[in-house]
Amino acid sequence: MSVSVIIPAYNEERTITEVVQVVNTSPYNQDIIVVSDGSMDNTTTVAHQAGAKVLELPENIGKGGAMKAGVQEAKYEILLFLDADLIGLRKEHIQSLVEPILDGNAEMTVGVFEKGRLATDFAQLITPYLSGQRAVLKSIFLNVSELEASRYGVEAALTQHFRNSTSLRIIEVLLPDLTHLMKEEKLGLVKGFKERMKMYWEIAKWVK
Ligand SMILES: O=c1ccn([C@@H]2O[C@H](COP(=O)(O)OP(=O)(O)O)[C@@H](O)[C@H]2O)c(=O)[nH]1
Ligand SMILES: O=C(O)[C@@H](COP(=O)(O)O)O[C@H]1O[C@H](CO)[C@@H](O)[C@H](O)[C@H]1O
Repeated sequence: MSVSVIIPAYNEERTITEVVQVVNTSPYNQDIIVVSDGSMDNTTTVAHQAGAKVLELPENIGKGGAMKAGVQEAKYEILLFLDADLIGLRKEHIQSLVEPILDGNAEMTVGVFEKGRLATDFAQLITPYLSGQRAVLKSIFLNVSELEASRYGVEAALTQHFRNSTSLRIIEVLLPDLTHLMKEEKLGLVKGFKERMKMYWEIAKWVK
């Protein structure tokens, strides 16, 4: 039962330690790879101190490219992607995401926040296919075209890849009491909102 955990992180020094520490408590044989996507803060140092292997990209290439770079270092066939800004992660969340893949019941799981915070629950209720929490088989992930170009469109591109195939199965799993920091909380209202609009634009290009 081996899992490669990939955590793309762009300036996430506030939250990355807790995420890595919780992943460390999960029952799998795992390699934990934090991909610091051109971070300008101490993400690399704190992730390393928390016990992750850190891949430090010299400049920011966007989430899709960061995930692919992490996958290229991954040892195992089952991949678990987690965002670096999660608040309230527990090992049970990790198990809920990984078990359906281990049991052969799906080729990808998508985690949906529940009872975390109203705003983040609501976002995932209406667009569960955007969630950054997911487990997937490496061979399938690497078949998705234009991962590098996708940036925040990566989850939409992945989901689309599954929808285009009759043989690939997705299972949605609920992740109780989990939330994440919203862009406005990380960057302030104005910059956060601008980044949100940019993200929606990047996603829109991959929703077909
Ligand atoms: O250029 C980027 C933008 C984001 N991220 C990471 O991707 C995850 C999801 O991004 P973000 O938190 O901005 O998305 P939100 O949850 O606000 O939609 C986080 O771990 C980010 O640090 C990244 O690696 N590169
Ligand atoms: O759920 C959403 O609408 C967005 C934005 O979340 P917030 O409004 O910042 O809580 O969050 C996700 O979307 C991105 C694109 O798919 C993912 O990369 C993030 O991991 C995910 O949190």
